[in-house]
Amino acid sequence: MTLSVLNLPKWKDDSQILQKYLENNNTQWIFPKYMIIGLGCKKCGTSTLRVFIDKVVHHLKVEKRSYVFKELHYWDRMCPFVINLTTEEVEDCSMLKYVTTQQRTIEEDRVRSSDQFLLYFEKSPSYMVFPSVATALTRYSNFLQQHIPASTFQLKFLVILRNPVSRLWSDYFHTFASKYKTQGSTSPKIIFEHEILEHILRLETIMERSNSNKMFSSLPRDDIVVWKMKCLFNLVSKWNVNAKNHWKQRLEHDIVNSWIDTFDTMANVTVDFLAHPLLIFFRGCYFPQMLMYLNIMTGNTIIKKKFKVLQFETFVKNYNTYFQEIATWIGALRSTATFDFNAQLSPIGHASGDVMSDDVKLSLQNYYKSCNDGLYPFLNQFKPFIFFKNDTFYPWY
Ligand SMILES: Nc1ncnc2c1ncn2[C@@H]1O[C@H](COP(=O)(O)OS(=O)(=O)O)[C@@H](OP(=O)(O)O)[C@H]1O
Repeated sequence: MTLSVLNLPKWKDDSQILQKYLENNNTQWIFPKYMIIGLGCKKCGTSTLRVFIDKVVHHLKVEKRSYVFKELHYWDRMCPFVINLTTEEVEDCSMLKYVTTQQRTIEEDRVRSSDQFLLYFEKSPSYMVFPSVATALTRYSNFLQQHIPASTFQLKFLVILRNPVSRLWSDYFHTFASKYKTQGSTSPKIIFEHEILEHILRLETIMERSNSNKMFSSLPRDDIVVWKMKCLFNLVSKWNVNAKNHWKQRLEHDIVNSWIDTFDTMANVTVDFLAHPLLIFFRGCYFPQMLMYLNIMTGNTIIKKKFKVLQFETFVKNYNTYFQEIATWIGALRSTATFDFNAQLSPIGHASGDVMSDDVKLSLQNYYKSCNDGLYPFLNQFKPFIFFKNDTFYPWY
C-alpha cells in the first residue's frame, strides 16, 4: 500500500537529521544493537511479557548490556499530542529524541553502563491504537532498515493480543471499578454490564437514526464516533482473504482510513479520551490496527521477521516453549540452557473477580466478531514470519 493514498497523520520528516547522525556515528553512537518496542495491547498481558523478557536477559546473563524499560509512553504521551491528527504535524518527536530519552533513563538509574547496549526493550500498551504512532514507527522502521546495516542496529516490534471480550472486562475493571464504587450502592459489575449492553444497542440502532431527518452534523459527538465505528464494521465484514488482490488492497486501504478517521473523531470527543468507554470498546478491534501497521510497513520488514505477534492465551499457558525463540529473536545470545519460567511467572487470575453474565458475553462476542473476523486469516497469511514456533492464530470464539 502506498503511503500517499492513505489519509495518514502528518509527521515532521526528520530523515535528513537522522541521516546526518548516522553518517557521523563514530563519536556518539547511542543506538543499541536491538531495539524492541512492545506496541500493546492494553490489558493483554504486556506486563507479564515485560517480566518474561527481563527474566530472559537475566537468565542468559546479558542483563548488563540490556535495558528493559518501564512504560516510557514516548510516542503516545510525551510527543505533543495534536487533536486533529490528520491535518497538523506532530513536530517535536523523533527517533533520535526517543533514543536520547531511553539513554537518559538509563543514566538516571545509574546502575548500568555499556559502550553499546545489546538490547533495549520498551512496551507502552497504547502504541498500537494511535495512528500517529503507527505512522512514525513504521516510517522509522522502513527508513532505518534502509540506512543502517542489520549487523549494527535492528528495530523490531512485538504485539500481544488477548480475547477482546476478556480484555474489555479487564479494562473496565481497572479504569472504572474504584470510581464507580464511590458513586453508590450498585456494584461495578452491574454498571459495567449495563453500559456494555447500552453501547451495543447504540451501535445497532445508529444507522436508523442517522438516516432519519436528523442531520449527521447535528448528531452528538459520541454518536458520530459510534456511527463511524458502524461504518468501519461494515467495511471489515466485506474483507475476504480469498478476494482478488487489487480489490482486497482497496478495501484494506478503506478500512485503515476508516480506523484513522474514527480515532481522530474520538480524540476530539474529550481530552481524556484514553479513559473514554468508546475507546475501551474500540481497542478490542484488532484487525484494523494490525492492517494499519502491517500495511504501512514494507514487506521486507515483515519477511525479515521484525514484527511478531503473540496470542496471550497460548503464551501464558506455557512460557517455556517460547524461551529459546524469543531469546534468539530479541537478540540475546543463543543458549542451550533451559529454564523453568513457569515456576517464576505463575498464572494470574482475573483481577476483577466478577464473572461476566452469559448474555453480555454473547453480545460482546458478536460485537468483536464484526470487527475482528478478518484477523485470523489476515495474520495467518504471514504465518512463517510473524509468529514464534509453529503458532497459528486461532479464533477466540
Ligand atoms: N499468566 C497470566 N495468566 C492469566 N492472566 C494474566 C497472566 N499474566 C497477565 N495476565 C492478565 O493480563 C492483564 C494485565 O494486562 P497488562 O499487563 O497488559 O495490563 S496493562 O495494559 O499494562 O495495564 C490482567 O488481566 P485481568 O486480571 O483480567 O485484569 C492480568 O491478570
